[in-house]
Amino acid sequence: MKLMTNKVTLDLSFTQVMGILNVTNDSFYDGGKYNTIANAIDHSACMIQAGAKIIDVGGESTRPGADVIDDNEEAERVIPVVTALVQRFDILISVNTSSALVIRESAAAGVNLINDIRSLSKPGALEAAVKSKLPVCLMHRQGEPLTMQKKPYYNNIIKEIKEYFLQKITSCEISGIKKNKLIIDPGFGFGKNLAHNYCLLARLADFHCFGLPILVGMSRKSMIGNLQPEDRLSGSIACAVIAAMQGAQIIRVHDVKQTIEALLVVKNTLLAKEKIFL
Ligand SMILES: Cn1c(SCC(=O)Nc2ccccc2)nc2c(=O)[nH]c(N)nc21
Repeated sequence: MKLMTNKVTLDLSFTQVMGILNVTNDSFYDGGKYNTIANAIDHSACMIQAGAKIIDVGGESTRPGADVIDDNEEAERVIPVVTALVQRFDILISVNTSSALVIRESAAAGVNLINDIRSLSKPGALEAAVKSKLPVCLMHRQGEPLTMQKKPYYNNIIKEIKEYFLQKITSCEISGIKKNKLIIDPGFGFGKNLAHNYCLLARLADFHCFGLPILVGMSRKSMIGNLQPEDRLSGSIACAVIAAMQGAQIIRVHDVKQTIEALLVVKNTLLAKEKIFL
């Protein structure tokens, strides 16, 4: 499986790593470390050096209960970083945004992938994504970041998220986004309690039914344990391995070096599994 973008074609026959670059000043885990361009470039260079094939630039903190920033402020944070990264690195740059303005300006700046936790549901976002001709990650979320963790409820979580993807894929195709430009993501932690998150992880392979790349983001999230985020590295690696063993094509992480090292073991295991011992 390959992902065609405006820059390179990403080989998805093995799990690829998407490195997280938060340019917010209150991002949940690395709040405010990378809010200067030089720091953003240095951190991206480290993640690329460690093997990340995508850098995900985000200006809106999606912490449960985070306050909402306006489009212009988000664009002021994100566009200069996207511009600098696009010019400097030849790997893929994705923009983590729900804003039509930021989608438009990021596309003009040469971004390669739209990563929208609201799946293009904000006004003008779908049209902006269609016009950009960029690949889009559609992520499932129940409720809004402010309220989603109150009392998430599903009658049958796998079935309901599949229905969500079907509806989103159809509306994207009707609007002119070809299916081979779509990525799907179950949205760990977005309107899911602990049991929901682990059901999704245990059944992740079910989502291959769409024939689309699966992106997952569990890195340092609370599903790993009620420690502090900086104490969730081993658990994050375990989540990455369990997802990759089920064929997840892209994993969104903070700790690129450690994840890449663990995914090499997964790659060798899956290759060995394919070998037919006569
Ligand atoms: C932008 N974005 C986010 S931000 C939330 C986060 O990292 N929280 C968090 C981070 C560290 C510690 C605790 C919580 N999660 C996803 C995801 O799962 N999939 C896709 N596609 N994009 C995503």
